[in-house]
Amino acid sequence: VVGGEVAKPNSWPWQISLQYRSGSSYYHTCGGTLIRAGWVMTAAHCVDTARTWRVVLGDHDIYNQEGSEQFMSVSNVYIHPNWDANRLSAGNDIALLRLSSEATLNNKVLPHNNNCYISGWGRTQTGGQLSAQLKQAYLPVVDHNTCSSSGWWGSTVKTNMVCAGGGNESGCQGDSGGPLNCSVGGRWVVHGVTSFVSSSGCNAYRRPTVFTRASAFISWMNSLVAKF
Ligand SMILES: C[C@H](NC(=O)[C@H](CCCC[NH3+])NC(=O)C(F)(F)F)C(=O)Nc1ccc(C(F)(F)F)cc1
Repeated sequence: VVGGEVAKPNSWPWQISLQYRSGSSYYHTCGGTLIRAGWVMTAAHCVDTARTWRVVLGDHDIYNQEGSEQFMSVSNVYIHPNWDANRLSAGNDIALLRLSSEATLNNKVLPHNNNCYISGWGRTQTGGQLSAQLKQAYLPVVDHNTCSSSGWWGSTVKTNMVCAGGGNESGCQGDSGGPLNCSVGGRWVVHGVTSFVSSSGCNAYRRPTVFTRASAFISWMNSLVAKF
């Protein structure tokens, strides 16, 4: 996350760290959202390579054990059937991970809203390092008409995406897959899955952070979650 501040520990309890194994260690690569006891929602581009994954719940500092962490292994990866790694702008950048055992949490995904925060351990500036501690930044939603206009993202942004930010604050590499947390009627809902930023810089002018619009994929997610 570029800008914003370090989050209060565990204030985004559905935020997970998706980590891959290399040798005898695990490394943070993406965020995600715990949407059911045994299911995590993340970005397809995070998991379209064959790796050994683990999901860390209740984390704050990804480099230190604070006692609140739960380390879960992943039994299945379900990438959206229309995801194409060579066509990021086509969208469908969403995947579900089935955990090998169940955790406990609840949260919801709902329609459009404005008062949103991105959370994640991603780079704290373009080309910078991951954040050790979970960060958050206020990213107001940019309506589709503005976000898809010339001078902004143009036709790269589709209606099954959500734009948020566009100022000095943004997501950045390592925030992928994590949630766009929006306050609706006094409750937090996960409105988006962090998908992409401009290749010319994370907080580029008039290139808001782009999220997969979770509400556009509810039926696909329900069809999977209900089946297993
Ligand atoms: C460096 C920048 N990285 C990103 O945006 C990566 C996703 C990369 C997926 C492909 N490996 N996502 C992030 O950094 C995220 F944390 F913000 F989500 C990028 O590639 N941006 C980008 C590339 C292509 C397009 C476009 F669709 F227009 F072709 C738009 C943005």
